[in-house]
Amino acid sequence: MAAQLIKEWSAIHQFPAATQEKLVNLLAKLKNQNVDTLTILVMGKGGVGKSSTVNSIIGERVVTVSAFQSETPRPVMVSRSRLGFTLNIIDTPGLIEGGYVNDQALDTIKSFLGRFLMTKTIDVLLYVDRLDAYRVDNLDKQVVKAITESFGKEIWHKAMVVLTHAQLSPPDALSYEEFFSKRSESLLKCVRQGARISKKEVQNFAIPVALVENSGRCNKNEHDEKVLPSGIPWIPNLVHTITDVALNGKGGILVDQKLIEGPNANDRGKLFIPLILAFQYFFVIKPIQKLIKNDIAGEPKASWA
Ligand SMILES: Nc1nc2c(ncn2[C@@H]2O[C@H](COP(=O)(O)OP(=O)(O)OP(=O)(O)O)[C@@H](O)[C@H]2O)c(=O)[nH]1
Repeated sequence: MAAQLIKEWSAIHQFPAATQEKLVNLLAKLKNQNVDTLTILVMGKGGVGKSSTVNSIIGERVVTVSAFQSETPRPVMVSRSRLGFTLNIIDTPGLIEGGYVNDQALDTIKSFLGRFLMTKTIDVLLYVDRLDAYRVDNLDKQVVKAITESFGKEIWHKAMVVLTHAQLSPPDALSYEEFFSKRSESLLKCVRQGARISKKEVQNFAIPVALVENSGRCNKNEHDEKVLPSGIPWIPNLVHTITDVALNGKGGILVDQKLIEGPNANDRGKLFIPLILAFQYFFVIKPIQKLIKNDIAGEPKASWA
């Protein structure tokens, strides 16, 4: 990274003036707290809007977006600098493939981090999913579990949930607020279960939720800012929440040898191998040996013996 020339974040000027002003204020807030680099890791299932969200934050099409499974090699890191501040966003491949958690994708993400961010920190995790989904299932829990096993439970101290497709009309006569609260609560519950965050720990793992509408058809306010159905301009709101997570007093996730080589999803269960072998020896092999011995001892000797 040190030798790499980081592009100026010129696309910030593409945002309406009101959004630009809020973003510049947020960067100033970070700099006031001596934070001059922010590294954001974006993860989630495939097709949920990870790449689109990266493009929306940067303000230009820096990563390819596809309605179908993306062919673009990822992870990819987009870095931009502005007024002495550096923003790094890492877009990653979808974590579900063929109905299973894509463990290989997690390994690829970790080795990518090892190559480009050694000794640096991940300051914020954007865990992306869609608002317009009506239930969470076991696969959602498995994804969270796999992230937790790969990066440690601490990653959820630096996490926020991002819900895309936020411009929707809720079904079943639910109000937008009711729908949002039901959807975010069920997803947060799933995150807590997958990450094994106990009831006692919930306060310590406050995971904020932000809404995103990446579509070009997103409604706008009188200042030309893209707004949520509530009227809130969502880009400054998202960056505001990112800033809150970055400054939440919990340390970032250090990218070091331990993280890169640490237990990963592929190694699940390997730790139990010695235990299983010991169990087999004492409770299967030994008793069989004893039975055979007893059997031999109890057998009447042949007259010729
Ligand atoms: N309406 C709407 N469409 C979205 C939104 N976010 C993404 N999309 C669309 O959803 C599709 C998938 O978006 P991507 O950004 O490629 O999703 P991804 O999570 O990066 O997908 P993978 O590459 O499969 O990992 C594209 O057709 C996007 O245009 C959103 O907020 N609203």
